[in-house]
Amino acid sequence: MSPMRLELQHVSKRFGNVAVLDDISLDVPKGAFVSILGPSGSGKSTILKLLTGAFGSDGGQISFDGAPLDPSNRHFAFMPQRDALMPWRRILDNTTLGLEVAGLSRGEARQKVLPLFAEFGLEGFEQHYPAQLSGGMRQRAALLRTVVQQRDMLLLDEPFGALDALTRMKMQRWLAGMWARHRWTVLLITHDVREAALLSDRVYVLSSRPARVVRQLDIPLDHPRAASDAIARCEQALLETLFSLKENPDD
Ligand SMILES: Nc1ncnc2c1ncn2[C@@H]1O[C@H](COP(=O)(O)OP(=O)(O)OP(=O)(O)O)[C@@H](O)[C@H]1O
Repeated sequence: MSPMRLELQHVSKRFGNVAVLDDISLDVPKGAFVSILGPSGSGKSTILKLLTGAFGSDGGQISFDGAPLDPSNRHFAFMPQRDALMPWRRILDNTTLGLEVAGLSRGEARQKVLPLFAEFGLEGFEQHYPAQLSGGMRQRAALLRTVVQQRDMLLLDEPFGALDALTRMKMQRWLAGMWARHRWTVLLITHDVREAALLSDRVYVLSSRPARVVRQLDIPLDHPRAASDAIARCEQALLETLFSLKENPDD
């Protein structure tokens, strides 16, 4: 069993009168791909924001490599829902941004990112602006910017949510291949049961607000995965769990 990287134990969070997270316990072993699936507005992004120190929890413990998580920690590289590329910067200069913020010169940062352009399907587009790329390419550029920071864990918040269905499926396959090669430790937020089943070693399903973990599904299949009966059974199990949830009263 791999050592535990991230552990949340009995974590709760409210915003004013609204209880968002209620007694959330989950863990992410080193080198694992773990997904969180749940209804819209259930609190999935709130979990990532607790990790990156945007705000604190109201109760429970969060630990990383066995030590309490410091709000100013630098364990995580975060990729937000939208690609968040800066339209006025060329793709090369967008991908170096995280490294430059971390203190590298632009030249040093370029030396680190340039060898990765081919693997991310971006070779030849270094000098293009984001608006000149397809949605899938922009997401790969955003992922490149995230990965190159070489943090302990990637936090991916619905990275393919804004893509059309075909591009999303291609990106899921591409990410499955990349992950099988690199074995980053990943925590992925998604609405997409297929994405969760194809990519994850473990899926946590959250209830509607206040979010609790209603199901943990471990998927001990080899990576990268293609569609199969076993994957279809996982998708079905996840869908049934989601369909059984009550809706948020204000949704
Ligand atoms: N800073 C904040 N102040 C007040 N309420 C907040 C804040 N951040 C989130 N919320 C509320 O917490 C709830 C959960 O939000 P969150 O973005 O975590 O959900 P989510 O599951 O990621 O949603 P989606 O799937 O639609 O992205 C929502 O009702 C949201 O309005």
